[in-house]
Amino acid sequence: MTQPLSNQETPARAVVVAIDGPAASGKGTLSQRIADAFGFAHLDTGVLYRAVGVSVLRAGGDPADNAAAARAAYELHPEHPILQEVALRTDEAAQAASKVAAVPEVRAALLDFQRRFATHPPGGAPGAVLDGRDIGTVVCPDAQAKLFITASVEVRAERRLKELQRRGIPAISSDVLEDMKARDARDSQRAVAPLRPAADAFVLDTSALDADQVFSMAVAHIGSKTGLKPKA
Ligand SMILES: Nc1ncnc2c1ncn2[C@@H]1O[C@H](COP(=O)(O)OP(=O)(O)O)[C@@H](O)[C@H]1O
Ligand SMILES: Nc1ccn([C@@H]2O[C@H](COP(=O)(O)OP(=O)(O)O)[C@@H](O)[C@H]2O)c(=O)n1
Repeated sequence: MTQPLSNQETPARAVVVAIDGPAASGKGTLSQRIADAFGFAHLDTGVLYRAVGVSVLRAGGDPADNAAAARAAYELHPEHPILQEVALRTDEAAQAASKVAAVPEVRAALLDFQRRFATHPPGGAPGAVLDGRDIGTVVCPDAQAKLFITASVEVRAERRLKELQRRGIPAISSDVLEDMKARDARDSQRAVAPLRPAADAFVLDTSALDADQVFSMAVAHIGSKTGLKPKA
C-alpha cells in the first residue's frame, strides 16, 4: 500500500490507542466512540484486509494465493474507492480478508500506512485509535493504551447477524456462526501476527456488557494510562 497523502504533521508525539479483538466483539463501535470523545482520528484496519481480499476475488483470484494477495495489497492506496464500498461488509469479504491476512507480504505492505496513521494522525489530530488484530502486538507495540475486546463466539455471531440484517445484507444465522469460528481459528493460528492480546493489554469480555458500559470502562482505562479525559 502506498503512503497516505499529505497528512498535516503533528508537532507533539500523538497518543495512540490500540484496540484489538476477534470478529464482532465491538472493536469498531468502541474505537469510533473513543475517537469522537478524545478528538482522535480512527482507523479500522480490518477494512484494509477486506479490500485486499475483495480485490483478489474480483480479479478472479484465490485469496489464499500469496502472489495474488500481495499484488492486491501493493496496489491498494488510502484514496481507493473500494475502501468505501458496502461490499466489504459481507461475510464473503470477511473470509477473503482473513485468508489474505495470513500472507506475510500482505501484512508487510499494509504496515507502513497503519504506522504512519498512528504517528501522524490525519487532520493534525492529537491522537489516533487503531482497531484490528495486531495493533497492540505488532503495528503499535508502544501504544499508550491497549485494549483487547472480546466476547463469546455465540454472542459475537448474534451481533454480526443483526448488523448484517440492519444493513440489508442477506445472512443465515448458522452460517454466520460457522464462518466466525473458521475466521477465529485462522486469525489465531496463523504464523504471522496472530490474534492475541498484548502482554500489557486491558482484556475486556463484553459478552454481558452493552456498548455504553464498554465505553465507560475503556475511558477509565485510557485515562489511567494517559491522564486524558474525554472532551465535555
Ligand atoms: N457491547 C455491545 N453490546 C451489544 N452489541 C454491540 C456491542 N458492541 C458492539 N455491538 C454491535 O455489534 C456489532 C459488531 O460490532 P463492531 O463494533 O462492528 O465489532 P467489530 O469491529 O469488533 O467487528 C455492531 O452491530 C455493533 O452495533
Ligand atoms: N489488524 C488486522 C485487522 C484485520 N485483520 C484480518 O481481517 C479480517 C477482517 O477484519 P475486520 O476487523 O474487518 O473483521 P470484523 O472484526 O469486523 O469481523 C480479520 O478476520 C483478520 O483476518 C488482520 O489480520 N489484522
